[in-house]
Amino acid sequence: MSETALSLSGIEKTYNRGKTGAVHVLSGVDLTLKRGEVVALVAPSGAGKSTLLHIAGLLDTPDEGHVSVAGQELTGTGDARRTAARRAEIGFVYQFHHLLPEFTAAENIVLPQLANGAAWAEAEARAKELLGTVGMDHRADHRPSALSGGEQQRVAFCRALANAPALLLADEPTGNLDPTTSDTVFAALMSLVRETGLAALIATHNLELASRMDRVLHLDGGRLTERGRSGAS
Ligand SMILES: Nc1ncnc2c1ncn2[C@@H]1O[C@H](COP(=O)(O)OP(=O)(O)OP(=O)(O)O)[C@@H](O)[C@H]1O
Repeated sequence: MSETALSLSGIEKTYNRGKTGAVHVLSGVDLTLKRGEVVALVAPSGAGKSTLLHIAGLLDTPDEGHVSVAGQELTGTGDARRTAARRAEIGFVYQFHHLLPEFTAAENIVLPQLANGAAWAEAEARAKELLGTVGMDHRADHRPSALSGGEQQRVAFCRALANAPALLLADEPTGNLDPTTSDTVFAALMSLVRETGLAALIATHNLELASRMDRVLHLDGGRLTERGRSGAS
């Protein structure tokens, strides 16, 4: 098992916006995330945070540079390999939970495992174990509409980790929650990360939350910097 969950090197990305010209969003971005690390990504609006998360998550491709996930070099590979790597090695969490409303909390965590080839009983046992880690075992049979915002988000974390990925990418995962709930949800996320040993890259505008992570990266002017360090790797 590779200790490096994500490696980005020399990433360049420019969008061509027709008459308004090109916008150079990422400029020579290097980033290495090791398993067990929780890293904050802080960026002003429009700085390219989503672009970076999409490239790291194999949803978009850079113009230049290399992307490797869990030790697999994925630069220039076809869609099938990228989709397989994404399904097995990457979990996503967004500001809104996007749980399927017609399924229970446990079923929402079972479904991605079935898509990845697991048997129902095995998938259900893992769903319950993950829910237990975030203090939600008593809510396993509730539908999302019967859960609070913080509870829904804790289920979304469990779903993202259902297939035991190497990497979790989160975009403002507590951005929609009040400060107390945000703290509970963040603590749950940290428990899951510590329990599973994955790497997490968490975009946030909350500087207090960022300061509690292992490292804080700033994205601005197309470049990634780490406070007190000259590069981001
Ligand atoms: N498909 C696209 N075509 C053209 N320009 C784009 C495209 N996607 C993003 N951009 C531009 O690239 C820049 C970075 O966008 P991105 O969505 O990555 O920013 P962001 O940091 O996630 O912003 P926010 O925090 O406001 O969501 C912005 O100027 C945006 O307008």
